[in-house]
Amino acid sequence: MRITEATLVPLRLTLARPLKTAKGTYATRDGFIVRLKDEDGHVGQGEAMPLPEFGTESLATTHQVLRGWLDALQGQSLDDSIEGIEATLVPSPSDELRSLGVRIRSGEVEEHAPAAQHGLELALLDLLAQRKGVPLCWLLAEEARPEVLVNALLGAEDPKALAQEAREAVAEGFQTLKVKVAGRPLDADEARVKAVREAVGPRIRLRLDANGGWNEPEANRALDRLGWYELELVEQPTPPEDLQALWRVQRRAPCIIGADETLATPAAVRALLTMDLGGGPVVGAVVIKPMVLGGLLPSMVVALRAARLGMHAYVTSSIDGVVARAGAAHLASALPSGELASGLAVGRLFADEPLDHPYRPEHGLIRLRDVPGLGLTPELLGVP
Ligand SMILES: O=C(O)CCC(=O)c1ccccc1C(=O)O
Ligand SMILES: [Mg+2]
Repeated sequence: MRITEATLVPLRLTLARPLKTAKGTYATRDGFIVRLKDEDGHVGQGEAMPLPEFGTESLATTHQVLRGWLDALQGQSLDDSIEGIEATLVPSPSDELRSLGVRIRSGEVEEHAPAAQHGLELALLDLLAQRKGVPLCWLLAEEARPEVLVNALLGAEDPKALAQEAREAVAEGFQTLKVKVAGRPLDADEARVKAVREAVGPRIRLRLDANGGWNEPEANRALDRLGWYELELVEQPTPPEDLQALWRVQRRAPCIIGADETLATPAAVRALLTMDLGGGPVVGAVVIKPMVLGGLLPSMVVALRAARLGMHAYVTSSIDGVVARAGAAHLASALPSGELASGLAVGRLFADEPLDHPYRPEHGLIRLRDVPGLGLTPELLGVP
């Protein structure tokens, strides 16, 4: 494929109401749409929506890095294959790969820029899938599933309001609910979790996310108390850096522990996937955030290694836009197991989400259509 036009369009997302996590509160999100045109007139789209608190580069770095890469790509040709995309994106490709890609790095010190990498990779994958006339997920796995289960993310603070939100989500068809915990007294969190469980009954899956907000004794106390309410899993109960604490918490926890913020750096991902503390993997699940891991292809590698070690893997967005969530949905459909719901139902948190787009969850799942690439047009997204 020859890239005849490579453009960067700023994208600002506004949350309908600020989203509170133990890490901080988000009111807006800023990033870019990467748009690549090929010689046949196909347009591939990607999204770079950095979240520095989770290990990505800053917005300024995303901009600077992508600007350089897109300038280098303009007018160049790469092989019509996953290898061509890898050869272009990987910092130092092997000799046999190198000839398939385009050199986009100037050779000076390489920035860690996973959001920029995600944006360019997704645009290239979208373009490649369109050229081959297949849905993007087909590039990732032959056995991709057409449907992706998703969880509702509940946002209310007050137990009564939270219970009402839970009932509404279940009425819409969600079978998995996620509640943010920590950063408040355990009594308050227990009242919230209890209210949700009582509102939806025993069969709905309930997952919690502490965003690293408890220390180890607090996490153990919290799991002792909250485990009573039949939890599917708890994301990142303890601070991200301490793998041994996560391992210990998992050993006595009444449910799966998911490592999320722990995957913020390549070194930590390696440690998580190689460390042998005895008695199986460090934790029961890894949370795959493509924006943090630098794209769908690196995400696939992490998920497959995790699966080989006996860990679950599920995909979540980083509160990003439709294009990134579309890519994440294709990734989720290509993972070895689709049992655990993906965190991709965040569109309703935004004030400016396009009203009708093909990645809106219905009845608790996203259905992937049999159309080439991501199947998203710029018009549909309302970007110039
Ligand atoms: O999982 C979901 O439903 C949404 C994703 C989510 O909660 C999230 C969004 C932005 C930053 C961090 C997280 C997180 O899972 O910790
Ligand atoms: Mg999380």
